[in-house]
Amino acid sequence: MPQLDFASMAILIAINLAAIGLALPWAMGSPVSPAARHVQRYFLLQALGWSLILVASRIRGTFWDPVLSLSATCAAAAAQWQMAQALQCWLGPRPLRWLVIGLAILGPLGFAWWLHDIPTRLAWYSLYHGTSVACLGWMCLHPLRPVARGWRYLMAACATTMSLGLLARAYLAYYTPWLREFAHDSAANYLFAILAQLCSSLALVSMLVAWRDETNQKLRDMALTDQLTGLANRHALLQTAPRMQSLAQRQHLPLAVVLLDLDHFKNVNDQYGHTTGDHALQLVAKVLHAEMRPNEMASRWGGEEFCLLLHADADGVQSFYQRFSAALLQRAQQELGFALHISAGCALQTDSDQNLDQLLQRADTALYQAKSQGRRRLVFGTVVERPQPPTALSPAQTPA
Ligand SMILES: Nc1nc2c(ncn2[C@@H]2O[C@H](COP(=O)(O)OP(=O)(O)OP(=O)(O)O)[C@@H](O)[C@H]2O)c(=O)[nH]1
Repeated sequence: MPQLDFASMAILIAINLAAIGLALPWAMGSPVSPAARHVQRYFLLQALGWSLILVASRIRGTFWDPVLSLSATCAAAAAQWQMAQALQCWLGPRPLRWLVIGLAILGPLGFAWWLHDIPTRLAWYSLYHGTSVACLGWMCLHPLRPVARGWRYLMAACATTMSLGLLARAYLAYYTPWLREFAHDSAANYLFAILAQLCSSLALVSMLVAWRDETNQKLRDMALTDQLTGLANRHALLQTAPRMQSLAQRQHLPLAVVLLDLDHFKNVNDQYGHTTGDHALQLVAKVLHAEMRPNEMASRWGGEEFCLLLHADADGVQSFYQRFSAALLQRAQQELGFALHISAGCALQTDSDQNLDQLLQRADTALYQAKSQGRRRLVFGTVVERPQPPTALSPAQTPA
C-alpha cells in the first residue's frame, strides 16, 4: 500500500489553502468587506508559505534553499498580520495586534540571522509563530463590539491548539534530534501537518460565521439608519424611545421629545437643486452630532423633519435650540453659501404624560404652532388637561 509522506501532505495542505483563498470571495458574493479581504489574503499567504517551504526542502544545500525558506517565513508572518487585521475589523481595536505585527517583522529577521543553522531557525520559527498564533487566539476574547461568542471561541480554541503544537515543535527542534528538518518524514511532522490542516479547516468555519454575522449586522444597521444623513431613522427611534423613557424615569432625568423642521426647505431645492438640498440635510445631521450629548438620540423623521430625544428640561431644550440653530446658520452660510433656519416643537415627559404617541403628538402640534407663528422659533407643547373622573360622593352628599 503506498504511504503518504510529509511532502504529499504538505502539497495537499497548500492546495487546500489556496483553493479556499480563491473560492472565498466567489462563494460569499460581492461586495467583499475589508475583513473578508484580509481573511482571503491570510489563506493565500498560508498556501504560499507551505508551497515555498516544501520546494525549499526539496533543494536543500542549493543557493535557493535559504532564499525560499526565508520567503516562506515572510509569507507565514504576513498571513498572521492579515488575520490580526481581520480580527480588528470584526472586534474593534485590538492592542495585541501590535505584538503580532512586531513578531511578523522580528520573526523573519531572526530566521535570516540563523538561516544556516537549520535546527535553531526551525526552533525560532516555531517559537515566534506559536506566540503570534496565541496572540490571535487571545484577540478573539473580550470584543469591544457585541459580537457572537461561537465563532470567537472556536477560533480561540484553534489558535491555542496550533500555538501549543508550534511551541512543542520549537522544543523538539532545539532540544531533541527528532525534528531536524521542516519536511522530514517524522511522526512529529506528520502530527503537526494534521494539526495544521484541522485547525485551518475549523478556522475557516469560524471565519465564515464571522463573515455572515458581519453581513447580518450591516443589514440590521441599514434597516435602522437613514442612508442620506447617517442618522437613525424613524423605526430606530421608535425602538429606542421606550428604553430611554424608562431610563429617564429610573434615574430621574428629564426627557424631551423635540421635532425640528427646516423652514422653507422647498425653496432650497427649487433655488439650488436637489443635490444641494441633500447636502443641507447632511449638514443638519453633522450639526446635531456636534451639539448633542452621546446619551441622546437624533433621527431623521422624514423629509426635512428630525426627531430628537434629549435629556433636558425646558431651559435645557431652549438653550440647545439656540445653540443648534446658531451653529446651523453659521455652518450653512460657510459651507452651502445660504442661510438655513429651523422651527421646533417640544414636548416634555412628565409623571402624568409618558405615552410616546402622546408626546409625539404634542411636539407635532407645537411644531405646527411654531410654523404658523412665523417660523425660526421653538414652541413647547402644553399638556392637555384631561377631565378628572367624578369623585365618589361622601355619605353626607348622597341625595336622600
Ligand atoms: N433634497 C431633498 N429634499 C427633500 C428630501 N426629502 C424631502 N425633501 C423636500 O423637502 C421639501 C418640503 O417641503 P414643504 O413640506 O413644503 O416644507 P417647507 O418648504 O420646508 O416649508 P415649511 O416646512 O412650511 O417651512 C419638499 O420640497 C421635498 O421635496 C430629501 O431627501 N432631499
